[in-house]
Amino acid sequence: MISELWGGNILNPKPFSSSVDTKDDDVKDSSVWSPAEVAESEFAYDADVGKAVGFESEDDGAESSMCDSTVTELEDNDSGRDGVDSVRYGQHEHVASRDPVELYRALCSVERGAKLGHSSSALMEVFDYFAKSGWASNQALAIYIGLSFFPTAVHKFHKFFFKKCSTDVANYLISLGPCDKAVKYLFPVFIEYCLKEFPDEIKRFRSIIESADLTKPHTWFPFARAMKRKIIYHCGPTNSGKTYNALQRFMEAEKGIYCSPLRLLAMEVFDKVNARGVYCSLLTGQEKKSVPFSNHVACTVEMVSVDELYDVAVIDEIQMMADPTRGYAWTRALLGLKADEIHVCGDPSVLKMVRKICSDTGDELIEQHYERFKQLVVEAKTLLGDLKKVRSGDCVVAFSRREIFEVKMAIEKHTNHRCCVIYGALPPETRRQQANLFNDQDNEFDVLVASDAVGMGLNLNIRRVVFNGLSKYNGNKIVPVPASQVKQIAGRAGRRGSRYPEGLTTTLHLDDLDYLIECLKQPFDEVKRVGLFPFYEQFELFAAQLPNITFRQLLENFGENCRLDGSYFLCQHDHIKRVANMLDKVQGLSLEDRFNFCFAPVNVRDPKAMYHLLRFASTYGQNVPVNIAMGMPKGSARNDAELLDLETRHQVLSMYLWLSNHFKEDTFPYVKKVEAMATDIAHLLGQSLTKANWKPESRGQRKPKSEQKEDEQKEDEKKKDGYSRPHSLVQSFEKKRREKSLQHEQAGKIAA
Ligand SMILES: Nc1ncnc2c1ncn2[C@@H]1O[C@H](COP(=O)(O)OP(=O)(O)OP(=O)(O)O)[C@@H](O)[C@H]1O
Ligand SMILES: [Mg+2]
Repeated sequence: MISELWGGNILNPKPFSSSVDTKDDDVKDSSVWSPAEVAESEFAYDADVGKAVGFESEDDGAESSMCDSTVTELEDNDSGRDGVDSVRYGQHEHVASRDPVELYRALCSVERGAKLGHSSSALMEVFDYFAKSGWASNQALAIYIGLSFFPTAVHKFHKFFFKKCSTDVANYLISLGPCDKAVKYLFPVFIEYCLKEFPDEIKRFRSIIESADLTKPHTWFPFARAMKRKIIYHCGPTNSGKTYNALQRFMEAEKGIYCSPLRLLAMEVFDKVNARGVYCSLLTGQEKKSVPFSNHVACTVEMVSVDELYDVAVIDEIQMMADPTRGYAWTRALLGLKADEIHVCGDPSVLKMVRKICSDTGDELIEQHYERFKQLVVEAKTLLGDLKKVRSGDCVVAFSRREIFEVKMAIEKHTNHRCCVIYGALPPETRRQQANLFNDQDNEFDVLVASDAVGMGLNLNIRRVVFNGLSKYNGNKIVPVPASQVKQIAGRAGRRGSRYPEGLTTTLHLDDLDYLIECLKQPFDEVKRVGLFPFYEQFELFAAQLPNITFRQLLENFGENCRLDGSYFLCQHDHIKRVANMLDKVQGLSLEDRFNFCFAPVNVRDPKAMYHLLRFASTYGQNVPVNIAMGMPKGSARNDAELLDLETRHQVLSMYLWLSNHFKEDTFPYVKKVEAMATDIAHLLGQSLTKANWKPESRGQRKPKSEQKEDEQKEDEKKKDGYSRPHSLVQSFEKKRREKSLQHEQAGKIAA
């Protein structure tokens, strides 16, 4: 990232102009040639062929230069090759030690430099190397030569240099060849050249940079800075009472706000707090439930107001500050909340960062450390690959929708257990319905199959967490699940106050057990940087510097040019760029409209959802009330395609509700209707899941019916012998096992 490379240099570009450390005395030294002398010299030392070669001089060598005479003198002394070498050495030493400012001035004052003849190609290589130098392009940022302008600047510098350069300087560079030393020699001269030749470009780029300045984020919230805030860090592992204790203070306060990482958790707190008689409203991107007379609000962290004053604020799962995509929302809440007392709850990974932020903001920090109520116990025997060993109260964790359904099907087919499911694409209402179904003892649904969506803060009646696997697709490739996440998920087992206060965890397969134990033993990684993203106002300022480019290009430019302190990173925004790209051609949207549309919750990999977002934006752009234009399905899903369809429909409705909360009310007027549809679909999804016993499909990758049939036949063949492992895992585990047995075989052979 640019910020890292820049360090503090941008504020102090001076070192570059003096990077060749030359004393004043040296400049006055008579052995250093004057610009005129440099210009007039005709001889060069060809490093490649090891002899002095003559450059073609315009003046035909009529005026003897100091260089000439030096060479002549040495040659006259009959010093032979040694003499030539020492001349070269002497010349190079002089050239190498020249002050770059003085050298630049010398180049400028020359009418016409030496003709380079065939040496120009060697010099050209040096300049090519310079143009490609990442070091040079990054250091040039310090004087506001942007990365995109750098090649042009080098090209012009190269032309200037070739026109003006003297033989000795050319020789010196050629003797160095295309290398870092040559780059470092040229760089300060290049800087002098840029400062003189490109003042407008530098000014322009400087304005861009300054408007993309995300350094010192603690200064962005002057009101919060004017307050004497007390930050209480509830620091500890899962199930240690962090949120519970923070919520006690929240409920006691006159006015309080609870910031949740998930809609579902915000709803849980909303319910809990109201049930205790403390009036509390709910605010998420999609829903606003205003409870009359309430002074408390449970919200999702993205929705937190940094304008309102509160007595007590709670920021739950504070370690999410380091989340690559959403981290900025936690950082903003911590820096900007106007609350006398802020309770942050989380694991110890961001403790040092919070300490640093508090020292920057001047807030008082109180640390409260917690231990887990009951230690989590690892069951070493595992399920030995057999899902028939699943027991009541188990939560089997799988990391893809496909695996979740495969596991559910396998359990329901081979045991008497019934499974509830929780995964990210389900609406919070459905997740809650499934969680309640699982928590409730008076039904047959006693096993939960869930994705990592179950991992944060939720209180479920889980006896044992069984990891179906410990690797997942990260959007690019299959990677091991990070230890911190494994801990979070395993920590769902055995919650205080639940039916199973003593938690167990294990893996489906023996091969995964070591990794599980390793993850649980590992101390929390210390986070070095937390996320930031510009507010609309910051982005608007930046956009004003680049008036003629599209919104997506603006986002890209911002990413390239923004400056950050070493403790922060710019949150990933590829999904925002995808939406921006799609909306580029939509007419009638202001910059702010585009900014808001790009933050709408949409699965960018779902073409149907993207289509609806495009339609919403186009209608909005025409200044026409946006309708939902979507029918309701007749009943619950009968197969996975219908289930996927229900999921997408709910996401579209949810997106509409989100937009209605982020744009003027009259532009999205069908909120009531959409809310009712969303409730119905969440209900249908719940119904569908309880009876789901079909094979899962990938979104948008439905195979033709003939292929599906073939696959089904193959599966049936495999299953004739009884239980078969979930399809998506078979290959990887079989491969691992084969490798292991091969190793054993080889070891056996060697021993024999
Ligand atoms: N002092 C207490 N008295 C009664 N119940 C408590 C107490 N402290 C915590 N609990 C209960 O223990 C369970 C776990 O507590 P809590 O949710 O605060 O844990 P946590 O440390 O925030 O865990 P996580 O990191 O998973 O969010 C909750 O059901 C909570 O209500
Ligand atoms: Mg908690």
